[in-house]
Amino acid sequence: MTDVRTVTDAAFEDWQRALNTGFLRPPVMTPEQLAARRLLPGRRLGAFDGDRCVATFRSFDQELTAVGGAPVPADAISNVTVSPTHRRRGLLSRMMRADLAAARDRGDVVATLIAAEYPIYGRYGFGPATSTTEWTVDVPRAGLDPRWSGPADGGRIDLVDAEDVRKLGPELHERFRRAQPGAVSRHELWWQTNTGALRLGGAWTEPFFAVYRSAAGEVEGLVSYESDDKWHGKQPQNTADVNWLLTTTPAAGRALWRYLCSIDWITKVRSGWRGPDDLLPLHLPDPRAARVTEHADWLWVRILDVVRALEARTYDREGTLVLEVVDEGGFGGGRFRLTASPEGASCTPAAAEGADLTLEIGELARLWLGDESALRLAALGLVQEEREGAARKADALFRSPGRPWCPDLF
Ligand SMILES: CC(=O)SCCNC(=O)CCNC(=O)[C@H](O)C(C)(C)COP(=O)(O)OP(=O)(O)OC[C@H]1O[C@@H](n2cnc3c(N)ncnc32)[C@H](O)[C@@H]1OP(=O)(O)O
Repeated sequence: MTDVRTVTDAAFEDWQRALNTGFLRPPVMTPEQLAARRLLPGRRLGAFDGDRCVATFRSFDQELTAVGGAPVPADAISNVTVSPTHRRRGLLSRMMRADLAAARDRGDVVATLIAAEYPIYGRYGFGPATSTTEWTVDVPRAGLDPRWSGPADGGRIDLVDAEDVRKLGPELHERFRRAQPGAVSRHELWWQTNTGALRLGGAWTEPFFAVYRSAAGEVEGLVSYESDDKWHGKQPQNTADVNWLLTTTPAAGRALWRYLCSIDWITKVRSGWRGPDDLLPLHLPDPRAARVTEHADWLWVRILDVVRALEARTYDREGTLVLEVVDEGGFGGGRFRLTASPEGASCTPAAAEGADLTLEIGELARLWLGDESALRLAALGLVQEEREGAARKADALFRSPGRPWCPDLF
């Protein structure tokens, strides 16, 4: 019998070996890499067959920004693996059930994860609630004035070192994520591992870092990017690969994208994982120079507490909706009346009322973060209209003007 249990300190190295195996990475790590990995926060579950770890699961405390900016407590799930020798015997299901039940008992409103593959997590009540887009800009086609020499709005761009990023980044990110639905809180280790101060494994290449400051001297944007060294004969053909770019104002976005597209020798800019409504293409005189090179689901959300989730977000309009929420996992199902207005919302059990819409908990997560449309889900047969016009009414309440975005991979 394979035993699922909390991972002790003594079992950590074995657990890490199983994790690397599941992710098809070299199974053995150096003592330094192991020491760094031990620092990662959270609760580690493992499945053990005899004394060998054959499955891994880690979850940690996080905040997810709801529509309107409220942070909701989330159970972030990561490092999910089952060794190929033990696949399809229900080990993931056992670990997931244990973790979600504990999260619900702790009072987390949602669970979150970034899915390695689309078909895995819907069965546990998760829905794809944000998406991500990557563009590749063909710089010579973009029509930009080649004489550009920095922002003309009084702001400035400076190259900075990793140490500066560790000082400036956390506060900038806090401002960013509190204003961006779908964004998540970051542990301070994020800044260490993404600036080379803490090496979790693999090779580290020092990137370039640039900061945008407004005319008033406020830090409003930071970017990390790398470049290859590619020439075609005597023609430079370098690509700037954006690792991450964070901004808190439109001016910072304008300045930093323009900067990246104006670096001498750079003929391509790869944007990295952006929100699907990022303005990058529209910053270019010829937006067609920015080609979508990837578009996919990103953050998956599992609502654990329907009442608190629906009350945590804001609504731009007034309306009521009775939702029949189906939750086979047994955490968040039932019939609820949502009464919403720009002043606030209340959500109450409504077992005796007729439902407007019937939907599974995973589909509710997609609507909750404001991105998906109930009309589209109804057309797909994923939302059932119990009253005519209910899907349109739900869209008027739930959909938000800016799309949710989670820039983090965790
Ligand atoms: C948040 C993250 O960490 S994402 C990373 C996820 N990890 C990986 O992708 C690493 C490689 N894959 C694996 O380690 C494993 O295959 C896992 C973790 C995805 C699945 O583990 P398993 O123990 O095999 O899953 P388990 O046996 O509990 O399966 C439960 C159900 O999900 C289905 N399932 C599991 N994995 C997949 C998949 N990749 N695609 C489609 N269905 C899947 C099973 O068929 C089963 O279906 P059923 O309930 O209808 O019988």
